[in-house]
Amino acid sequence: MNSLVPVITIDGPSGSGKGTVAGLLARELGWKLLDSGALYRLLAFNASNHGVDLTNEELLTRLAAHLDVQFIAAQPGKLQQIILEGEDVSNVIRTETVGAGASMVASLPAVRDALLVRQREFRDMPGLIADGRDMGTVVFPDAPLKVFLTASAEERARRRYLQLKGKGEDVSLSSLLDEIRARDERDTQRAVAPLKPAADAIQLDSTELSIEQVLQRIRSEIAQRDLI
Ligand SMILES: Nc1ncnc2c1ncn2[C@@H]1O[C@H](COP(=O)(O)OP(=O)(O)OP(=O)(O)O)[C@@H](O)[C@H]1O
Ligand SMILES: Nc1ccn([C@H]2C[C@H](O)[C@@H](COP(=O)(O)O)O2)c(=O)n1
Repeated sequence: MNSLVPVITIDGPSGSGKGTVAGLLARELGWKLLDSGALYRLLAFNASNHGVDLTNEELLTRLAAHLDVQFIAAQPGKLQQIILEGEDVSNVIRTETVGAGASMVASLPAVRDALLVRQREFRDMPGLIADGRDMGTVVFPDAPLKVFLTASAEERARRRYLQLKGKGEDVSLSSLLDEIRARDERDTQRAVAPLKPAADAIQLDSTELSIEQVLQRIRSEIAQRDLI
């Protein structure tokens, strides 16, 4: 582990705003970005494409070790692109169905082990913003700043509803709330690397905060630690 490279971890439940805040912060600081949830989503998506059952730990672990994936960093005016086996899958891996599949494969210990090294390889100068569920507890336990971002399940479902409606999808608020609760249950109750705050994480409840207010809080933590 290259402990000379600073890492800021942002963990939390689905829809709490981790990805949004991590992306904005990485751009602002000019740091690298790890969207670890995308790796679990890619695995679930790839497994379905190859007819691999989402409970088959042995085959999933082999797939995880050989995922042919490329992350193309965001550029001004262009979002990050994710290329799987030569195909741009940036959007198709974002559905709630793929998210639920990701949550299933993520409960398998050998799969998590197979993705661990891959995640640590993202640690590179001048720094890394890592977003996920176990960034502060397992993947980068030595990170100098760990944020645990939460929001009520109702607010997270409301945000997801607006996000998906904005993309023209036909969704129902109550089924999104059910899906978020089910995913919370799976992510927090699994035996290995469950979603929980690291002992040294700062906890931020964004239910009543705007994205800019969340960023302000994190900027002030960065300043207190002289990270830049
Ligand atoms: N503080 C906030 N106030 C209002 N909307 C927000 C806030 N934070 C995030 N959002 C919106 O909520 C939606 C979900 O945010 P985001 O995708 O960043 O969550 P996430 O925690 O990364 O979820 P997942 O783990 O499922 O990928 C987005 O549309 C985002 O713009
Ligand atoms: N570090 C991580 C990241 C993600 N997961 C699992 C749990 C989530 O339900 C699923 C999808 O993540 P998302 O893209 O919604 O952030 O992947 C995990 O276990 N550990």
